[in-house]
Parts: sequence; C-alpha cells; structure tokens
Amino acid sequence: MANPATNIDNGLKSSDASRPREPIASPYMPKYPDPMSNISNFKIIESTLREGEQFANAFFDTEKKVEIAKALDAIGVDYLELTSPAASEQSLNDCRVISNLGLKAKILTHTRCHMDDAKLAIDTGVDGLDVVIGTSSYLREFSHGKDMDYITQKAIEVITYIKSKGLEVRFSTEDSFRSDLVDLLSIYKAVDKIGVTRVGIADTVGCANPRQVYELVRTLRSVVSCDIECHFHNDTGCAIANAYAALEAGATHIDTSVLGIGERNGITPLGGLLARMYTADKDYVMNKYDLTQIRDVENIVAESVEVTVPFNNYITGYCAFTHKAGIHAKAILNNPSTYEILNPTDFGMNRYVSIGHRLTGWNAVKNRVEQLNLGLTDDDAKHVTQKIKELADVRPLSLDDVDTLLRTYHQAKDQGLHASILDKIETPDMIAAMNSTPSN
Ligand SMILES: CC(=O)SCCNC(=O)CCNC(=O)[C@H](O)C(C)(C)COP(=O)(O)OP(=O)(O)OC[C@H]1O[C@@H](n2cnc3c(N)ncnc32)[C@H](O)[C@@H]1OP(=O)(O)O
Ligand SMILES: O=C(O)CCC(=O)C(=O)O
Ligand SMILES: [Zn+2]
Repeated sequence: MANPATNIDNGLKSSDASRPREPIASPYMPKYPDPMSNISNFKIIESTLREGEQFANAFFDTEKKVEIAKALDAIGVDYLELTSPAASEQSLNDCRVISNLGLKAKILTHTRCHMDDAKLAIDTGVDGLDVVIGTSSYLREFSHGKDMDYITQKAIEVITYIKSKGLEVRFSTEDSFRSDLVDLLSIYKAVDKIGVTRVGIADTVGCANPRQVYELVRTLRSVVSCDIECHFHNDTGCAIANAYAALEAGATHIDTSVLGIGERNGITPLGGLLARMYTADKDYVMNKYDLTQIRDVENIVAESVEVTVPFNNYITGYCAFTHKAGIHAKAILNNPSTYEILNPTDFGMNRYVSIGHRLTGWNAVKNRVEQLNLGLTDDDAKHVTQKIKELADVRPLSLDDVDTLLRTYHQAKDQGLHASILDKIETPDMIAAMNSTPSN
C-alpha cells in the first residue's frame, strides 16, 4: 500500500538542503542528568509477531512473519518476540524458521509459566523465553486459579529449568497494576535472586497512568538488580507516555508492536515510541535505529491485517508533516524547527505546506511564486492570496488551481492587465475549467 503522506499534492515542499536545521533544543530533555533514567539507553522488544498476532484482524503465515521479522530487523529493534510454540503446530514451526534466519535481533518466544510450554519452546532455537503469569486477584481467581505461593514456586521451577538450558529468561506478572504491591515485590525479589535475566511489568488492561508507572518501576528498581521490561496496553491512551515514564524510572526494555496492534486496541506502537524517544535523545535513537524503515514495516503490517495507516499516525500518518495555517507556514518556511519537533527527513518523509485554502497567508503564496520563478512582488502575492481566500471560502483549491491563478496573474501583469484579471475569476470552478483547457 502506498503511503498516503507521499501522495499529497496540494502543498509546497520546503527544502531542508537550503535551510540548515538548528540542533533540536528539546524542552523535554531532562535539565539535570538522572542516573536512574534509561531514556538514553533502552532496548525494544518488538512483539508484532506475538502481541500483534493477538490483534483481531491478524493472521500471519510463515512467509509474512519472515517478511515482518526481516523488516523489523532492518530497523534495528533489539528483540523479536514470537507467539508461543504451544499455541499451534505452525506457531512452533515459525519459531524454528525465524530463529534460523540469522537476524541481528535476538529471538524470544512468549510462554505461560508452565514446564510443558518451556520445554516445547527451548528446542525451537530461540534465544530466550518471556514467561508470564497473572498475579492480580482477577486472574488468580478467574484465569489460572493459582495462589501466590504456587505461582512463586512454579516461577522458580520454570526459570531454573530455562536457565539450565542456557537461554535468556524473563519473568513477568500479568496485570501488574491491579496486583498487590507486596505480592509483586516478593515474587520479583525471589526470581531476581535465582538469576532471572529480566523481570516484566505488564499493564494488561491499559489502566495505568505515567505517574503510577513511574512509581512502580522506581520501587521495583530498588528491589531487583536484573533488567526491567515493561508492556503497556493502550485502552486509555497512555501506552507511549507510560513507556517513557517507565524508562525515566529505570526500566530497560519496552515492548512494542507495529502500529500498536495487539489484543483489543493494542499496545505501545513502535513508530510512536521511536518518535517519543527521538525527541528525548535524538543521537541515541538515530545511531541505533534506522528510522527511515518504519514506513515500510507499517505498510507491510497494515496491508497484511487489512487496516489503513491512521491519518494522524506518528511519523507516517497522512498529515504528520503537513503544515496549513498561514502563521505556521511562514515560520516553517523560514525555519522548520518552529513548528516541528521531528525532522521528516530523518524518517525518510517529506514536509508539505498546504496553500490552497482560506487559512493561507501571503508568505506561503510568495514562496510558491518563487518556486515557480514568476518574479511577482510582495504586493502581487498579497493580491493573489486575497483571491485564494475568497475562492477557498467556497471550497479548497488544489495546488494546480493556485498555480493557474498565479500564472494567469503573471501573464496579465506582463500585459498590464493584472489589476482586473482576478476580478474575472469568480468561482473555484472557473479555475478548474482553466486547468483543463489546453493552452494554445
Ligand atoms: C495477556 C496476554 O496476552 S498473555 C498471552 C496470551 N497468549 C496466548 O493465549 C497464546 C495463544 N493461546 C493458546 O493457543 C491457548 O490458549 C494455549 C495453547 C496457550 C492454551 O490452550 P488450552 O490448553 O486449550 O487452554 P485455554 O486457552 O482454554 O485456557 C488457558 C489455560 O492456561 C492456564 N493459564 C493461563 N495463564 C497461564 C499462565 N500465565 N501460566 C500457566 N498457565 C496459565 C489456564 O489456567 C488454562 O488452563 P486449563 O487448561 O487448566 O483451564
Ligand atoms: O508478558 C508480558 O509481560 C505481557 C503479556 C501481555 O501481553 C499482557 O499482559 O498484556
Ligand atoms: Zn499484552
């Protein structure tokens, strides 16, 4: 599927080459370094091939999984998380296939806290297992029916076994934010003591806010010495902010999926997290991840799960880098940093300035005059701008319409007729008709 953002044609493209961009002075960078924070040192566990497979529309055959895995590897994500081999014969086979691709990313699979699942997973060739079990009263009562003593004992058994096979093992509590804090800290402490690679916190129902995340991660950071992974659902719109708060508090790994797909409305989206982290530490993000590859993997996944990339998607949405209002347009054309925190070229995207509408201003129109090399004055640009506004009060004009208006005015000026020419164009349809009339 073509990216719609590249198809916008009613706008001006401003050139980055001609205007060197200032270094980003992000207001969101911490004023003082925080030794606990990992915003400049985090890893991504990309779970499109696990959590993403739980999205209502998702079905990935082996070929598609391989294509997605390779595209994610090209971005440089640190880990790929795959569906449990216990889910089906094909899931088991796919773990083997993807583990054998020789990707740079480490391969994990996600299993229940159960010896049978662990044994099945270990032989697939994955680098590690992400083990999970619910600890909230909801899940203890209505999902697996086990108490904290049983869960702790089973976790120790499973982790010890996986470690004995030389694999990475992460232990996570499902529904962490609705679990009892004392239960959480004691089980995390117990698994840390036996050398688990990472512990995981999961906002399974998307109920947590950034402050709660910060507090829980910071508390956990003081209790365990291993890495901390976090997984955030987006039911209440906090998934990216929660991921950021988790890293600030000392989490080391964040789970993502392409376009955020997953159970219900999904989890922290890969593109959105990268946009957020680029804003916090551009050098870290740009040196580690190839941001120009995000669009490709989003297009692959969107097409496969039969959704369109949302119009307001981070980075790749139809209008993510389109500037419209005259005040914005003038400043953007002078210096893109005025109204952009993300530089589109860093993401392989283009910027557009839209001018065929009633909110346009003469500075943006003048810029188009210069692009067309028409040699009109500022006053000319102002006259044409007034005409654009008048016509666009009826309906927006295409860039072709604006260009026709400018060229017509320019020709009339050569003949000394420009004072009256604009008066003769009374409706947007009249320009559209001029566009379709072959010139002789
Ligand atoms: C929040 C999350 O996203 S967690 C990850 C979710 N992922 C998946 O569910 C993977 C796809 N799942 C499947 O293919 C199947 O559910 C399977 C193969 C895992 C299990 O299938 P079934 O044996 O038919 O059981 P079913 O799905 O009906 O119920 C889940 C079983 O796992 C148990 N269980 C649930 N969570 C856990 C856990 N974290 N650790 C251990 N056991 C668990 C339940 O008690 C139940 O056991 P039961 O068979 O004794 O009733
Ligand atoms: O394994 C985990 O940490 C998360 C599992 C999951 O998908 C969830 O709890 O939403
Ligand atoms: Zn989840």
